[in-house]
Amino acid sequence: MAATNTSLIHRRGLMLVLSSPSGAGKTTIARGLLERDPGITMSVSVTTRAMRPGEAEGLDYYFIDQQRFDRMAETGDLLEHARVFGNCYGTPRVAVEDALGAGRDVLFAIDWQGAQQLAQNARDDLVSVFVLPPTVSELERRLRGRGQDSEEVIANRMAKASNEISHWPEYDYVIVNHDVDESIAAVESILRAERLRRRRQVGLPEFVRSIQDTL
Ligand SMILES: Nc1nc2c(ncn2[C@@H]2O[C@H](COP(=O)(O)OP(=O)(O)O)[C@@H](O)[C@H]2O)c(=O)[nH]1
Ligand SMILES: Nc1ncnc2c1ncn2[C@@H]1O[C@H](COP(=O)(O)OP(=O)(O)O)[C@@H](O)[C@H]1O
Repeated sequence: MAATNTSLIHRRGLMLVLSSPSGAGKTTIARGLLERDPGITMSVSVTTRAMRPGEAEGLDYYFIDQQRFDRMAETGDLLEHARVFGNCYGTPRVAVEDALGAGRDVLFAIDWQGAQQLAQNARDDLVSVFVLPPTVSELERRLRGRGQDSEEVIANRMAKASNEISHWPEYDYVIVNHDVDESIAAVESILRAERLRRRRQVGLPEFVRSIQDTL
């Protein structure tokens, strides 16, 4: 008769993707989740776009030039990459693989193109959440309220919002971001439930067998 042992169970890290039209609040929700949950790590993307006031290198993005971006894309250093609003964005591969390998979950704030690429390569490890704004006027108010983009940039983002939103049916979960705290709590619940999925619990058959052996 074997003693039961919960240490037989290890969890496979998951990839939690947040996408939304620009300004709907995915970065704010991501920050809130990171503060509340020590088990999840943010994937910091590389981008060729200019740094906004208040952003920090290595925290919000790694700001790199086009030549370096192209080289990373060519050599396979990016897990996924896409052109968004005329700039290039990509997810550095090594940081994600290291975190997942260590059993940590990884959070991504990326667009639908990136979510599709992750789904193609690792559907079982992916949990995707689409964040909608409550109204179009509120979306515009939030973009403006951020106070970091020119009128031209804001107009461009509003013009592209419809296309981004059209991808909502490709996501596992959809939330309407009325209240930040409620939205963070909703994503926390999703994360908590997804961590318990049977396929993510490596060693579960051995654990169950050890219980059955002692019965
Ligand atoms: N595919 C992909 N999209 C990204 C990545 N990083 C950011 N994005 C997306 O690029 C778009 C523009 O991001 P950003 O310039 O920070 O503007 P914001 O969304 O208005 O804060 C957003 O839709 C992001 O989700 C990435 O690594 N890969
Ligand atoms: N639920 C909300 N209610 C009011 N303002 C919000 C809400 N969520 C986000 N914001 C604000 O809207 C602006 C855009 O949010 P942000 O997280 O940068 O969006 P995104 O990353 O999707 O572009 C920020 O100024 C943020 O503080």
